[in-house]
Amino acid sequence: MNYIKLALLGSEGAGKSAVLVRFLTRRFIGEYASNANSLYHKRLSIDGRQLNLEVFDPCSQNTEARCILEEPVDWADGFIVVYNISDVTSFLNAKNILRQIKEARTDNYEGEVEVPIYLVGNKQDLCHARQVGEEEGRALALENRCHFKEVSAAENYQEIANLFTKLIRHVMAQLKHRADRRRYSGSKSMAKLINNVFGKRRKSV
Ligand SMILES: Nc1nc2c(ncn2[C@@H]2O[C@H](COP(=O)(O)OP(=O)(O)OP(=O)(O)O)[C@@H](O)[C@H]2O)c(=O)[nH]1
Repeated sequence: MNYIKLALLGSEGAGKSAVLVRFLTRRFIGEYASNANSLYHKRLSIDGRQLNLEVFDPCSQNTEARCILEEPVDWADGFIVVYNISDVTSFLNAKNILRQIKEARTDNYEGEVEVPIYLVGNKQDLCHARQVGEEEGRALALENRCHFKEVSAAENYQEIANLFTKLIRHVMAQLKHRADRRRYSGSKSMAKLINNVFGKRRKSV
């Protein structure tokens, strides 16, 4: 069984819970309790593999909002950063969140650690009140090497399901890559050890 942990981040009211609830239940509920952090669990199957998905939806209305990134940024295997296309402040905040994720996930010794991220411009149904162009969203995603999609949690299930699936696939590939690297460096150091011990002996025979 694969365990995948995702975190949704974004400004208050950007629609994080709406996006997540759409994915989990296929429904748009409209109003969501938003005074507590929530951790959702879902079992699903992708490409024939059973997955245990955990999604962290932090509350951004209390004081914890200020340290919103501290916990999920280390905990999560992948991120969905949500902004509201009719609210430019939420877009600037998303930009800030992407920068913070990068800073937190950069290993000082080994360089940047690639972490799968989806930048999501929500409330596409409010395009008459649009304050952020689709191209601006795409450019920000490109700059930060993440996926990008504009969606409407209010109107569309399929696009949201697709983006979760794509992100989960990317996370699975990333986790496998990291495990392979660990295994490879483990076997390399074992080979070195064997060589150190037996290599020297062989010389003296
Ligand atoms: N028109 C429209 N409204 C939406 C959409 N998604 C969410 N909303 C509305 O936006 C408001 C905020 O949505 P939430 O999902 O609670 O936003 P959030 O980011 O989880 O907010 P916090 O929990 O306060 O951080 C609610 O009134 C939703 O009904 C959308 O796609 N279109």
